Amino acid sequence: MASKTRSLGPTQPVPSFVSSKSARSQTLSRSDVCAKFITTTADGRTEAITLSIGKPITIGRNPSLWVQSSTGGIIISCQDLSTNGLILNGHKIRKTSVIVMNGDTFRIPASQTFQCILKWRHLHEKHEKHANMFDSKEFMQDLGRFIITSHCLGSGSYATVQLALDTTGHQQAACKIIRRKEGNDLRKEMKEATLLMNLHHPNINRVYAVDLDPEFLYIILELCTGGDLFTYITTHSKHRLCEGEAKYIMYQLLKGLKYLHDRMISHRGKPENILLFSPGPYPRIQIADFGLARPKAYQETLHVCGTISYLPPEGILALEHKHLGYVGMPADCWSAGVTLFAMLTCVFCCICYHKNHT
Ligand SMILES: Nc1ncnc2c1ncn2[C@@H]1O[C@H](COP(=O)(O)OP(=O)(O)OP(=O)(O)O)[C@@H](O)[C@H]1O
Repeated sequence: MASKTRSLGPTQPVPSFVSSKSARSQTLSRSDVCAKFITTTADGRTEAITLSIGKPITIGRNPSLWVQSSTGGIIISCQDLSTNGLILNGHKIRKTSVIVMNGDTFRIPASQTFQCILKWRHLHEKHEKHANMFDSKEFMQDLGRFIITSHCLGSGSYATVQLALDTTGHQQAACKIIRRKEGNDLRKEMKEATLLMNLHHPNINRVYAVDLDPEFLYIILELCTGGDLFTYITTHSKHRLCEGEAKYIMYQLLKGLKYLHDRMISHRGKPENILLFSPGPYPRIQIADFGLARPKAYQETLHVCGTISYLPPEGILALEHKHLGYVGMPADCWSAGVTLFAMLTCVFCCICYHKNHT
């Protein structure tokens, strides 16, 4: 765990929150061009390589470019598979995956330089300002060793997640920004961060640092550049995963859940909260979003939460009968089973819950 970052001054700009509903209504089709990568050839001509959702491309000496459309917009990531690495905005990256923003340039050593022009800027950038990787002039917010950029990676009901840069570790990160409510108990607000800070597992999204100011709580997380599992399944060319890939993802999911359950923590998540560490087939996955996670999860709870489609029968019963409870850890196993079903069939159970008509 990194040392605690310094607090922000109240006068610093803060991001406006994006409604997940409005982001969801802007759906792109698989053939839509999301970005162009412009390069100048040896004879002085400019050429553009176009990139659309679900059709990754490999250019030059092996950097692969991927696009995922997620509920919060589009992520364009570049995965370096080469032996020499590539230069992103003047900084060398090697054997890793980074998120590419509008105006970024990347150079393949002894080959071409490409500039990224995003086609759907409103889906990439929810805010006016744009920040280049490691370009300190254009940062949006300074949080100790981290710079929070204006690039929105996604948003949910409670938080907006922005791309962040770790200026000492020279890597990208994700910053989850949660609006604080007046009069809220600080211990309650810090629940997700506190839970995550003590977890260290390759299949669990890691926390680097936590900070707060009077308005926001900031959780700096390990960056996942491959989007979420729900998007991965629904945009898959075969509309479902093959058994081998589903098995590999399920194995990692169960390993992560076992780690949590050994510590008596339940996640109460769904495929949208399972992130792909980097893009591509047979991805490494990470369990993320611990907003609904619960410690002492062997105890029955009367407080039902989570998405109904992933709740076990006893959870749905508990919704209707307030005196009934359910236990978090078996509920995680049930929702992992629903996730496996979704991976193999691309069918997402949609249960409409109406009080008095279950
Ligand atoms: N570590 C990460 N790396 C990359 N993107 C991330 C990361 N964490 C979150 N995101 C993106 O941000 C989105 C919102 O994050 P998250 O689900 O944690 O917010 P939330 O408000 O708690 O969501 P919910 O509505 O499910 O409670 C995710 O769906 C994902 O697209």
